[in-house]
Amino acid sequence: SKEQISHDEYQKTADWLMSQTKHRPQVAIICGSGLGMLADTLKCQDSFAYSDIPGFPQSTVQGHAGRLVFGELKGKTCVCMQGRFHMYEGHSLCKTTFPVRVFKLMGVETLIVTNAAGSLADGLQPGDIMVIKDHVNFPGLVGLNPLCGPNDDKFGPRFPAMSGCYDKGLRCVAMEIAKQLGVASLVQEGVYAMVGGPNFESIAEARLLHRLGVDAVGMSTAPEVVVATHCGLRVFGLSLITNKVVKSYEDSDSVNHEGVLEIGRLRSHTVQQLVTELVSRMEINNNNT
Ligand SMILES: Nc1nc2ncn(CCNC(CO)CO)c2c(=O)[nH]1
Repeated sequence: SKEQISHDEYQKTADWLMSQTKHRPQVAIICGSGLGMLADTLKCQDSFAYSDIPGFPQSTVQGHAGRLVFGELKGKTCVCMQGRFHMYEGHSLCKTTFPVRVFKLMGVETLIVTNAAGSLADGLQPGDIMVIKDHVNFPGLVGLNPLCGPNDDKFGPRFPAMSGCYDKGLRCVAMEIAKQLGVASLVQEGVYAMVGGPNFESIAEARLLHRLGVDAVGMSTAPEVVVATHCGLRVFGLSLITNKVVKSYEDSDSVNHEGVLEIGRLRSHTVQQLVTELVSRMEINNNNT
């Protein structure tokens, strides 16, 4: 049976965090594999190990630190997840997306998700950055969905729409920033597909995804975006392309996590600049004054 998390449990964690920090974040940033150093740039930091936060699951993946960092980024109060939770770790989907609803209860209005992904599109090379235009949530399509079970009407509707869940305005600003940062050649929009993992895809699976028009593939992000959209958060997502997905039976090389982290280290500064600039240009409604 699907694990249920009560509204009170989300509220209890939000209340605990609000008792531990004076920061009231407007933007939440989920840092993907090897991209956690963005949190280190926050000013006036308050940070907590996931293990100290009531109700938080534990990160178990190399490249995912396991700390929640509050602070200021370009004048905006942010909360960063250094390390996210993946379905392949064995967490239930309501556990992997638990932080998103906690952020909502703390007053967050915008969620930025970053991840490492493999490229299926010919024009997307390792080291490129894909601004997520839309996603294909394979686990969700077969019922592995964090919204399954009784709907919590305090968060959102029973049947939430997902069309346009990656905010067009923020995507336009991100493309503008890429031009101004001089990295326009590295940045393009595309469709992200979530697969369950932890194994990387077979060649037949990679070819299927490519045929379906998917540009990049990963093992995260879609559940968080579904939950964020359900509770009315504005969402921006980007994938750091860490490798080409193997699509040919003649191709001998294969992907491994070390290679994923290596590109993360190489390009993380550019991802950091892009996200930082995006946050600085965000219109924030100060309705949580
Ligand atoms: N072919 C392929 N290449 C990839 N590079 C990064 N990821 C995202 C998954 N990242 C995992 C393993 O690195 C850690 O969360 C993938 C993927 O799912 N498939």
